[in-house]
Amino acid sequence: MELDKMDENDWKYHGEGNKSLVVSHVQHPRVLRLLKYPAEDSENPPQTAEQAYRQIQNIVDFSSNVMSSLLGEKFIHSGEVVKLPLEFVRQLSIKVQHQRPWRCDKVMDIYSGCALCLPNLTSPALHQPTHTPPLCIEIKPKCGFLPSPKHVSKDIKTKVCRYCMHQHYKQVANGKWKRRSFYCPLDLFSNRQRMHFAIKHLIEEPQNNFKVFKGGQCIYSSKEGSDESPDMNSLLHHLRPYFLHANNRINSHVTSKAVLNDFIQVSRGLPSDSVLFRILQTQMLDTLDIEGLYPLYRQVEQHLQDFPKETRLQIEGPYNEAFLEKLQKCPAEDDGSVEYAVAKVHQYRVAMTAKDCSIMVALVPSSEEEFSYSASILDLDPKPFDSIPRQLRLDQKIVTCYLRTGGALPKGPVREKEDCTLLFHPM
Ligand SMILES: O=P(O)(O)O[C@@H]1[C@@H](OP(=O)(O)O)[C@H](OP(=O)(O)O)[C@H](O)[C@H](OP(=O)(O)O)[C@H]1OP(=O)(O)O
Ligand SMILES: Nc1ncnc2c1ncn2[C@@H]1O[C@H](COP(=O)(O)OP(=O)(O)OP(=O)(O)O)[C@@H](O)[C@H]1O
Repeated sequence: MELDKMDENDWKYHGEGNKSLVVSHVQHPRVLRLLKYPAEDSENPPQTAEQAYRQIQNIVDFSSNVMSSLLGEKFIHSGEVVKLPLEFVRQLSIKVQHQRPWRCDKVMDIYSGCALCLPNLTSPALHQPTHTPPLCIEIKPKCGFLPSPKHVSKDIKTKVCRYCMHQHYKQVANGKWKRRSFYCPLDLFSNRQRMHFAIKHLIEEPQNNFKVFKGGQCIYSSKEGSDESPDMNSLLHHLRPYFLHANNRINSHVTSKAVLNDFIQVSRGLPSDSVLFRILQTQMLDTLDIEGLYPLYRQVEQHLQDFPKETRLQIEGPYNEAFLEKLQKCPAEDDGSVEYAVAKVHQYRVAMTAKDCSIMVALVPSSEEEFSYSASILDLDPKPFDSIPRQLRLDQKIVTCYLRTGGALPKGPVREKEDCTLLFHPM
């Protein structure tokens, strides 16, 4: 990429989350991920260009030195920080502003000129110039295990997973999504039958957990706050050419049900013993639950107040091998030392990242009924140390809301048995 010849017309809006906006190159398989700030800070950026550069470099270091070692190098693309011409960034921001479908309460950072340059995972390199472009499925799986009863104050946390309880809170308390998702992460991280069940539910109500891209374009996703369901017919229309050989035909026509079924079954190729397994293992570094971790967070916080110049503990980085070693060599028992507390906090933060990352599975048609696969993991940013108190408050709100409503929502269907430990589901 020639940084002195950047032209906003070569880039288009690709997507965004809570803290970054992504644009893709119209010809080359790469994206730029730019920081976002609350709109009220747009005139007055909350950090300097040097701090923004450091923040993005921290993301690269955390991904390449810490997460990559825990999740497996082959799934990770950490990218590199780039310093872009400010005029290009300003023009780009104007260009993409009217293409942004949602989340406009935040604006793109136009002051630092810093961005993260990454391969475009929705236009995989293994794409052969065939007639059928690659399909990419993005899944944000969230937390796939239940906490141990030893550390939690409410028994319900050992039966209903955080995602399923959070669904109630999102609808009852903040109306973020209009319909309930019946997806359960414990299904996805389970046997094949439950995995298919999970994907079926993700298709029915994707929220921010499921997207489908075709040839680099997003063809299926939810829109936050919208009353409308995503267009399943349009998805089927896009998928049909990939599943012409589906089993269930009526007068040689492949039924919609068969297309959808084959699409769900494609998940047999999700390398559950590798990418999902590695994510789950990393999530499980949260051994104490937020309730058990919080006193250790307070211990570290107190230590930092007593020794404000202390950098040895690497609370906000640098995210290097020494950081990784600290969390991997955590003593088995709490010996009361600040080293133990810090190691548990580091483990918890790494687990938080693994609970919030996404998987991109690229499916490239290779022959009539076969696909070749590649899986990548994205959004591996470090979670700030001071987000831990917010985690505790959110956990309490979610559990209280769930217990208050008795697991039932004011409207809409109720799952027969609200227990995430249920092992088999009727398809
Ligand atoms: O706390 P959670 O589980 O709601 O996760 C947040 C996500 O919400 P959701 O997946 O919709 O429930 C949230 O996603 P959305 O903004 O809801 O799409 C973010 O990923 C947030 O991370 P960050 O603050 O941007 O680093 C996430 O916050 P962290 O908890 O990872 O800090
Ligand atoms: N390397 C990539 N290739 C293709 N698409 C990408 C890439 N990185 C991000 N995206 C797309 O952009 C979207 C937003 O990116 P990302 O999840 O990193 O944002 P975020 O603000 O960190 O999200 P969150 O809300 O989880 O904090 C992703 O959901 C994905 O669809």
